[in-house]
Amino acid sequence: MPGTFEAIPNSAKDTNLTTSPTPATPAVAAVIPAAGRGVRLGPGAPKALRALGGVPILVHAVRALIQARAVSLVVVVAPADGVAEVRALLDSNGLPESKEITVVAGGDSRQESVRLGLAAVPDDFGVVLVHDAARPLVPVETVDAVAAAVRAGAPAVVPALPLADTVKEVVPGAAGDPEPVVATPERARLRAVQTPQGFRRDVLAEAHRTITAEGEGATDDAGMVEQLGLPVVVVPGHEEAFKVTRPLDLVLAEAVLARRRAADVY
Ligand SMILES: Nc1ccn([C@@H]2O[C@H](COP(=O)(O)OP(=O)(O)OP(=O)(O)O)[C@@H](O)[C@H]2O)c(=O)n1
Ligand SMILES: C[C@](O)(CO)[C@H](O)COP(=O)(O)O
Repeated sequence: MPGTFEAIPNSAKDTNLTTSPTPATPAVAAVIPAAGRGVRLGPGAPKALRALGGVPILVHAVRALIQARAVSLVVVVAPADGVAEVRALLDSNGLPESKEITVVAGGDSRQESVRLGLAAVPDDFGVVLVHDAARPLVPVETVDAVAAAVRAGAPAVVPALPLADTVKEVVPGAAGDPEPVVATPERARLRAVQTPQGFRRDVLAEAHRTITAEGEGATDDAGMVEQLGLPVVVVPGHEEAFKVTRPLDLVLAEAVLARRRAADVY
């Protein structure tokens, strides 16, 4: 893939970014935002700490990133009042000790949590992957593919899948009210975006330094890079990298995990 990515366009030249290519094999760190409450999953512990197959969702996500050969550091962003609890969970759940795991406190939005996690990545890491704790079953092949694409020269890489449903753009209304349809985007051009999203470290840092968002903040790091005017590319995602958001997602995750364990591939 080297050489297939566009150069950084003019609009990026007012930033702190360089246009030099990434070194041949820059070190890769993973930031795992895990500080959300999981409101859509329903009452209970913070989502990342809830059990999936008897193990906290977060532990599955950390394990998936640790298994990726390219990743040599994992930074977990814990709920601000849960750093010690998360540290203890990670230490007691049999994760391989071959790779360093740092735990830092998160913020009020996903965007803020990622920014705080990135701040804990030492300067000598040239590539950063950002992976939702809420995607515990991402296959290691997906992690490796994203890391490889960034190492090959892409400033920003997202795994994504084509959509199964047709999508309508609407004028949002109150819950339950009919909503007027504005447009039906051509489905073949749409992708549902997953994580880990991979970035040249300076690109992600610049995005988090300059892009501010109201309310819940940006829901997607790659979208912030797009706002900088930098190219973002999509690589194939994976059905099992789905996000545990609502109760039915947890049912599906339990089924996928049970199948993996029965096949002894976990
Ligand atoms: N302040 C926040 C909010 C979210 N996240 C993390 O961002 C990821 C994706 O967010 P989402 O699935 O929306 O998780 P929650 O915010 O926990 O869910 P909800 O919106 O239902 O409360 C999750 O791993 C979550 O822990 C975070 O680190 N800090
Ligand atoms: C980053 C993400 O997982 C890509 O699909 C998603 O945007 C996170 O959104 P959420 O609202 O925080 O779940």
